[in-house]
Amino acid sequence: MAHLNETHAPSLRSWIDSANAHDTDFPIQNLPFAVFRRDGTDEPFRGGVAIGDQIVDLAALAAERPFTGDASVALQAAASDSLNGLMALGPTAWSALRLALSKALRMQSASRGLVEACLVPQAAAEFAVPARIGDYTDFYTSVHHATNIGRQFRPDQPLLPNYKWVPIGYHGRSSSIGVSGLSFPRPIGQMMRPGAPSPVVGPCERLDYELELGIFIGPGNATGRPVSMDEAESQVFGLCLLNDWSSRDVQGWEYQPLGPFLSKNFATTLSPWIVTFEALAPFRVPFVRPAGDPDPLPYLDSPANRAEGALDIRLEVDLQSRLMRERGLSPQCLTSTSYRHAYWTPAQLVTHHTMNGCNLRPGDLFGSGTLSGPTLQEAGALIELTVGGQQPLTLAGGESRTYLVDGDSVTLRGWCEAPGAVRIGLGACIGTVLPTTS
Ligand SMILES: O=C(O)/C=C/C(=O)CC(=O)CC(=O)O
Ligand SMILES: [Ca+2]
Ligand SMILES: [Mg+2]
Repeated sequence: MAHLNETHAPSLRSWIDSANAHDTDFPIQNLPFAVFRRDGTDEPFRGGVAIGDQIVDLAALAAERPFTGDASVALQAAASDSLNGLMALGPTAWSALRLALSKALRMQSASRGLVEACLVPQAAAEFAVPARIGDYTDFYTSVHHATNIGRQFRPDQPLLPNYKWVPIGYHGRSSSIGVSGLSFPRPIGQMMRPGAPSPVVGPCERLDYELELGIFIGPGNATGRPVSMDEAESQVFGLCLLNDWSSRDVQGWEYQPLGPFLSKNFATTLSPWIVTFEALAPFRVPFVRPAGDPDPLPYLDSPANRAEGALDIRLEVDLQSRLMRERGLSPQCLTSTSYRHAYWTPAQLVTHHTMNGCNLRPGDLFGSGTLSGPTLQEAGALIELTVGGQQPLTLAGGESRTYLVDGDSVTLRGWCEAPGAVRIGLGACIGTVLPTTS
């Protein structure tokens, strides 16, 4: 595979023992970025890289000026309280920093002593949203999600005829994007109950999650300068987990004709770690469309995209209710799927978003859209799993669920495995629903 280099070598091991455990999300082949500080302090937030159960504090490391050239410039940028500066630098600088960190963290590294002084245990850290997100666009890249949810909202025509030709998205809101671990109150909204003569206002009754990936944009493009498929991946800094919490009752009433509005802008949760696109290279897979579906239009097509434009990122959703927590019951897995089923690749999303000259800026965020796989067990939202609330799920401990109940915690997880590669993970994205505040 063209994108593999020495930082992906399965034989690499770190002098940090926890990074060599077979089930760690953060082996030396991963090296994802976050913004963090020591929990409970008023230290400044700064960039960090995960290695095993530790964080390399990039501000502390940058103060030692251990690297030269592009790696040094990238390290100084990553020391800041947001990763926008690092994202702006582009793939050559990202790769140089990754290689320098990989060398510093390997067995027999000459800089072990220096890096050891910059470690903070992950268990002692709190995280921030890793970039100042100027604009957030949520896509709709799972044809299975589009079909399943379409059945609820538009039984006559679940999959609209544009779906297979144009990547559909809506402009989301960045102000309410938070980082894993946050709780949020059940939103209030305006809803039209079935058969009612007029809408009601009150706490949302059909609160849902959406299993998504977040895609952070790198250098961006000038207004009026579309990004071609050949250039598109150099715009992708990395991926994280994203939960697009959704009020289905508000959505069903408000979404026509301009799309979701208040049903989706009250909370969006990200996992703290951004796994770089470079780290994901061993997990690329061919982009394939079901037989009989149209090929993408030429501006959304390229040989490289066909060969390896998709990513096999395994994804899981766990739910734990308040009762389950109180009884010591573990979170229950509701869904397992993979990003490989997506109908559009990250490169196609970048190219489509910029085809009209729209400019992307460093730190902009795309949501992949809800990532449902082909079977119902792979559905990325409760509206699909419970068939619009008609078929409740039974939780461990006997509770039944159609939509989320106050006290429910939802955890998204992601990881990658492939023959001949070391497993890497995206960590977790956790959020908890609180009662409505009045
Ligand atoms: O089919 C619809 O009308 C809307 C679907 C969505 O929930 C929008 C959305 O957030 C896109 C997605 O997550 O795939
Ligand atoms: Ca969504
Ligand atoms: Mg949202």
